[in-house]
Amino acid sequence: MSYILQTSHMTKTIDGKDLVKDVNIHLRKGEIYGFLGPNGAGKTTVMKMITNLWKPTEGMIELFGERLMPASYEVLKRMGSIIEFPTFYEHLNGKDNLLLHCEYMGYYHPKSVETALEMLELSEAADKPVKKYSLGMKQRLGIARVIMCKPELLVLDEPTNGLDPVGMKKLRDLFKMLCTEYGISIMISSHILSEVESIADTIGIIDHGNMIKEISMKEITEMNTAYIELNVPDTKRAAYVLADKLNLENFKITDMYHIRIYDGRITANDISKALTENGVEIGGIGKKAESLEDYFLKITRMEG
Ligand SMILES: Nc1ncnc2c1ncn2[C@@H]1O[C@H](COP(=O)(O)OP(=O)(O)OP(=O)(O)O)[C@@H](O)[C@H]1O
Repeated sequence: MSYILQTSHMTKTIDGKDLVKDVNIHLRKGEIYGFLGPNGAGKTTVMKMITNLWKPTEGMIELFGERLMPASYEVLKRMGSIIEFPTFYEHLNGKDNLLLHCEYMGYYHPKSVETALEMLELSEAADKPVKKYSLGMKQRLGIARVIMCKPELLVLDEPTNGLDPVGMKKLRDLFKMLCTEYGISIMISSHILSEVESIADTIGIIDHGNMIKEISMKEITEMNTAYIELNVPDTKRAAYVLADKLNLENFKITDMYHIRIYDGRITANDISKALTENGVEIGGIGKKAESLEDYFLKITRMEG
């Protein structure tokens, strides 16, 4: 299997605390990898190590088939990244910021700056100083800057931060286009599943510094886990019946009135019978299919 980015047991420890531990990532050439996790899960930490900003305490990173070392300049040149917020020379205009970056990277391609500005809808603002840009415009300028030099791999830490839903959608379309038309592989982190589910080929899920799952979107769609949803006025009492009378373990109270039961062996009928026999009122019961977001929430919160 050809992976252009692969990490093995990547760990970062600061002051005796593991920020992330044993992270194994496998990113194939030409794919979009959605790196998902709640706030504080360790996404930025992982991306800082992949982009050589931080050195792993333990483990290994392989980029384009080469082991990443502090002096791996040539391999790193093939990657573009935005970690946390992009920074600019605020007093210079957008266009000059991009020109400076081309110079710094030794990349001279006629029209690359104009094309990148056009792609990110910044042509009109090109001559304005960056300090006058909104947060979303700066985010877009950051993306223009990284795509300008046509990297083979893009590593983007929450790239849609600060954008409105329309802006987010436009970026998703742009990422998809960069991947399919230019063959650029992309790793995007997010804490919102819906932001990556429509474009990602593979999803890596991290929580509390641990990689919980790495799975293709195709597999998630095929799994489409079914569950029984129970609506009851007293979830505590109902949970007691499920655990003690029916010996069920795999269920979750999702809010004040709802419980989800993930156990294919029990029927809705058996559950309502047991609840009624034990004096638990039932507002409703039914079989449902799990959405991708439910799947994500289940594996990040349940195992926490
Ligand atoms: N320089 C640091 N020193 C010590 N702890 C840190 C440092 N940077 C981050 N952390 C801690 O490491 C953990 C992971 O943080 P990280 O920023 O990687 O998470 P994240 O998934 O990117 O979250 P967010 O989306 O909120 O940025 C957090 O508990 C954070 O407080």
